[in-house]
Amino acid sequence: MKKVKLKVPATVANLVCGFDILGMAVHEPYDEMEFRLLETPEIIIKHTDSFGLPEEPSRNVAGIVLLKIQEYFNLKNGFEVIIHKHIKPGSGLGSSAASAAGAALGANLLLGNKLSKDEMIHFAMFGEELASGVRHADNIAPCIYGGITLVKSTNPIDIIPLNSPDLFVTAVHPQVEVKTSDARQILKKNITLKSAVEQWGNIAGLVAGIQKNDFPLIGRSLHDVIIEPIRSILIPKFDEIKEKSLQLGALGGGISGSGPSIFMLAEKKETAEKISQMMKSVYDEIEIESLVYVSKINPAGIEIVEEA
Ligand SMILES: Nc1ncnc2c1ncn2[C@@H]1O[C@H](COP(=O)(O)OP(=O)(O)O)[C@@H](O)[C@H]1O
Ligand SMILES: N[C@@H](CCOP(=O)(O)O)C(=O)O
Repeated sequence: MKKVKLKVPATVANLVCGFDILGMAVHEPYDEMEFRLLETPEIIIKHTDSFGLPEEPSRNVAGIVLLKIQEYFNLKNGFEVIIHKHIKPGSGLGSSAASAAGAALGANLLLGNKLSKDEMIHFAMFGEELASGVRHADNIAPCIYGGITLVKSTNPIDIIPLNSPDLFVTAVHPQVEVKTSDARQILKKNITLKSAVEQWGNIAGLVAGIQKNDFPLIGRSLHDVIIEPIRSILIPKFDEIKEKSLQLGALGGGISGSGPSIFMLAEKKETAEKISQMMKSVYDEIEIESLVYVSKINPAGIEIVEEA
């Protein structure tokens, strides 16, 4: 194979209470990535979007992953990647993870499937390290595995793919940028035993709810007493959007990844659409532009669109 085109989905990391360990792939938005195996050892990154991301391989999330794979296999070949990015960087919708996971899968396909899923995650984490300073896998794992994943450990890599409940996901991205690296620096380094116990209960309840398709249990477990109280301060109208979404029938939700996007889960499309209208009008009222997505949990993760 010489060429491959991928559709790489956005991801919602943390799922409210599972900081750095839970994440899910959604259908919208997504990036497109086109890969070509080169006879020469260069890594060429081209962006067709207007986000102004660096194209120098060592400064681009996709580029660093390809450099690490090239080094590991001692390759004489290089790669050309054309990235059509639709997931805005700094959105909290896994923009950096999409490029990192897409690069790992694209290279693996061109090299004849030499890497396992967990090895791809290992390489993709170099991309997350470049973007946020930390090798977290909660966005990458659902891209590679699809659906909802639990990162039991990153060293050694131990990923547990979970069930994909048939739920709608509404996400709003207010146009204020929150870099993951900044949103991590404001977090407290220590937590009390009381809040840890509360959080463990929520995480365990959420995983049980996901596995049993128990939607009320999912709703009761979508609470975060550790991260949300700190990060939500950076997100305009966070409390209002959460409260109004619950009134409209959302099961629950919260900050998507490190923010500023907010996501909500709902059983019915009608509810998800009402929530999306409400989210848009809350931001219109305060003259903050916003992008709203009504989507579903994506059980497949990255999709191969074309191979040649
Ligand atoms: N291919 C890429 N895609 C997205 N972000 C990239 C890419 N290459 C480098 N970056 C950098 O990564 C950071 C965005 O990552 P992050 O803050 O984690 O956003 P998100 O929450 O959307 O993933 C920005 O500083 C951006 O310049
Ligand atoms: N667990 C990470 C997830 C970051 O997700 P992103 O979509 O904002 O990159 C964190 O919460 O910092």
